[in-house]
Amino acid sequence: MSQHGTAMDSPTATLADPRTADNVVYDPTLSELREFAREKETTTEYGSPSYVSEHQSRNADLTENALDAEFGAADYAHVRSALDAAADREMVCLDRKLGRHPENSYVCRYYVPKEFSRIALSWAKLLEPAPEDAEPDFTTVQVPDADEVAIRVLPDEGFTAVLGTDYSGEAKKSFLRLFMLDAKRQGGLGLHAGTKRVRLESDDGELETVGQVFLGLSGTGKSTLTAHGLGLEPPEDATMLQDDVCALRPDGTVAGSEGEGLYIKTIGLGPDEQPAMYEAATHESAVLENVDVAADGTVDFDSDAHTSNARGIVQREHLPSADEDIDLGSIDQVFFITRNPAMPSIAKLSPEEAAVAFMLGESVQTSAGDPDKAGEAIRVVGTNPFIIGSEGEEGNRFRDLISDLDVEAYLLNTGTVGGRDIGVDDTVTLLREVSRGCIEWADDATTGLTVPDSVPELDVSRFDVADALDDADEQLSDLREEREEYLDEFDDLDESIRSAVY
Ligand SMILES: Nc1ncnc2c1ncn2[C@@H]1O[C@H](COP(=O)(O)OP(=O)(O)O)[C@@H](O)[C@H]1O
Ligand SMILES: C=C(OP(=O)(O)O)C(=O)O
Repeated sequence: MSQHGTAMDSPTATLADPRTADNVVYDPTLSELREFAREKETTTEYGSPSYVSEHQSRNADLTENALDAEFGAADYAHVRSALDAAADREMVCLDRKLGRHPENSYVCRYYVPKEFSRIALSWAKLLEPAPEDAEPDFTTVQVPDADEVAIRVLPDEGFTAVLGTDYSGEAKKSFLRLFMLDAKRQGGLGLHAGTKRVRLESDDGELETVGQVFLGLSGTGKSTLTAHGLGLEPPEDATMLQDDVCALRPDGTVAGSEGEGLYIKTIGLGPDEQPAMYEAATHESAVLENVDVAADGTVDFDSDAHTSNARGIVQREHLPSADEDIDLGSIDQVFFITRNPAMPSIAKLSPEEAAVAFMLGESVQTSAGDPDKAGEAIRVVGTNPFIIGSEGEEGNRFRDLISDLDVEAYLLNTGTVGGRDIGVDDTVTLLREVSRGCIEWADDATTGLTVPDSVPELDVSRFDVADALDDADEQLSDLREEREEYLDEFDDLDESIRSAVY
């Protein structure tokens, strides 16, 4: 710490080389990590390890970064205590590679006390091996048994201290947060979004690619829709490239982040609704966290005995819907998933309206988020709780990018219109026909949005907002007012976006 007690030398420079440090087991194998964590494992009926953690979700409210908050002595003391642990305690340290695109690829170094090797195991299974002898771009030190919960991010140093929590999502997101910031610094934008590549046969028999990006809050259908094959028959297909975080580049490429695994929610996972995900989660290569697993290894994905935020790390190679690629060559369409019952099943958005959708990041809380708040309206800019820097500027950047790149933008309601349920099959039909460009659009006087007039193989009139809601005009006018007030919070947001509120 400096003499003023408010700054510090580059934290990573103070860390010893983990390859030679006496207190560090450097780059252990996955089986060694599992062995180190043996005592905490319940082996499932599939042969995979399962663990229960003390903290079972992220501590967003105890997370601060040094660009958006002015760090004081207490913040630097947290950083220092993480560094001290890395220097003194018996640690494991691993390097992994985040992202494959040459401009969006980072060596990530993770330290955790050896007794918490299970967290390192989960994290390591998400990412690809790092090139040998590479120096880290980002470093995280996690000390789960620290007295106080605190996550402190030094973005310019690429350093994160995770204290007092043993949730492995904190390790994962510590690196993704910095991945997204760097995408923004390169003139693009980091997105909390899934990507999908759809290949369709054109009239002349050529295969044409449609690149899709899905943004949506937890539990609204991002994974379901990103991974769905859309009922296409070969040579046509639809595959998932990335399910959580990606980098939209100014040239329209969407760079993926996690090359090896997915951190999925497992509550209610079953072979009928999500066969591909179920197959991957019941493979011996998966790691289960906070899933109800009996002493004899019997797994109950329906039980929320530990938490409804039960998780699994599943391997892409065992997930039939996952493509080998994680980078999408070009973004053609972006979808904002919502569950607002006053919104149509799908609407086509102008770039300004798309930026409004981005800023609203609007949905209804599902039980996969905070079970106590299920049903309440929630708004998170970009559906991304990991933004560093001005949120309004992200909205402006988003509008500029999709306008420059000529991206089609859509709002997708995966809940109900009024009380009328929009099923997975309905949404999949809409997605398939949007990909093919086979939907006829018309202006809707009630919502002011551009909605389908006709969709092949779907009676879309069922989702007419005016028809489905008793008091559509009143509800929409209240909603608009509420949204306007919310957008007023963002000083940096362009007026043209503010006035495109729907
Ligand atoms: N129209 C719909 N589109 C997508 N998912 C839907 C729809 N209707 C119901 N669902 C259900 O909602 C849940 C969405 O979960 P998931 O895809 O894991 O969400 P996320 O990835 O956004 O956290 C799934 O159980 C899915 O079956
Ligand atoms: C790891 C997390 O992110 P996500 O829900 O996007 O998987 C989390 O928020 O706990």
